[in-house]
Amino acid sequence: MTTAIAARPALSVSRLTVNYGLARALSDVSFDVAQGSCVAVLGANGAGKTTLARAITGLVPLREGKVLLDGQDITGWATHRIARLGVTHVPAERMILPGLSVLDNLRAAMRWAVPRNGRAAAIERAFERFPVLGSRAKQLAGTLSGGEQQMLSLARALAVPPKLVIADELSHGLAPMLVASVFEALAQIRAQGSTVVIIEQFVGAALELADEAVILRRGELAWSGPASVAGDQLAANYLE
Ligand SMILES: Nc1ncnc2c1ncn2[C@@H]1O[C@H](COP(=O)(O)OP(=O)(O)OP(=O)(O)O)[C@@H](O)[C@H]1O
Repeated sequence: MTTAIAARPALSVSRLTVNYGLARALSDVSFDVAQGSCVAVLGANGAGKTTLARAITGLVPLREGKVLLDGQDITGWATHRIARLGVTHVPAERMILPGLSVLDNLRAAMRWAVPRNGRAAAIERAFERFPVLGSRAKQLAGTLSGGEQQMLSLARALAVPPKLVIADELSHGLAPMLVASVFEALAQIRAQGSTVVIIEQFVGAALELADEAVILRRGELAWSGPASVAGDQLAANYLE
């Protein structure tokens, strides 16, 4: 007989509390994310979703609480150390090098983490994932449209498969076709074993991809549970 051993969560946050000055933005938020799964973090404007992402990645100091990655306590670590563990935070703001071509942007993202002989294949994968970039490989990144720049930013973040990717409102301002590409890319990266935390206003698409959902309301955890039933919880918890 085999005994089921509960796998250690990829990410575990407990009692996270964050203040901006005197204002409390997150209060006592706890949840786990299983290895290789996808959790959707939902909530109205100002509910604390981005603050949660920033707290996990060390961009804002915690007032209280703990963050464990694969069981390792990373509370209070600097962002670059957390990034080195394979945690990628992709904010909606674009992280590209505008003076370089699309191709060179991807090369630069891989420079430290992908061995020289693996880069051509990795770039090919990126272009398969985002065909819109493949057709503009030589174009300067700064001359891409806003949506294309967002795609490039995501392609750069996924060029080296992350252990944990936090996708923060990536669909913001994108045309529906590009939104579909974003979700498709996140589904692929998860199929390859990455754990995904998806922060979204595009609730329907996020819940389709996610296994679990977390709903924040005014900085507090209002509800958490299976994504399949989260839709019913939203109306109540989006009310201010
Ligand atoms: N740097 C800051 N200084 C002061 N208050 C902040 C700061 N950043 C965020 N806040 C406040 O903290 C609260 C949570 O903001 P946060 O950006 O985490 O919300 P959100 O759920 O991501 O919202 P949205 O969906 O509108 O992006 C808000 O009331 C916001 O005004």
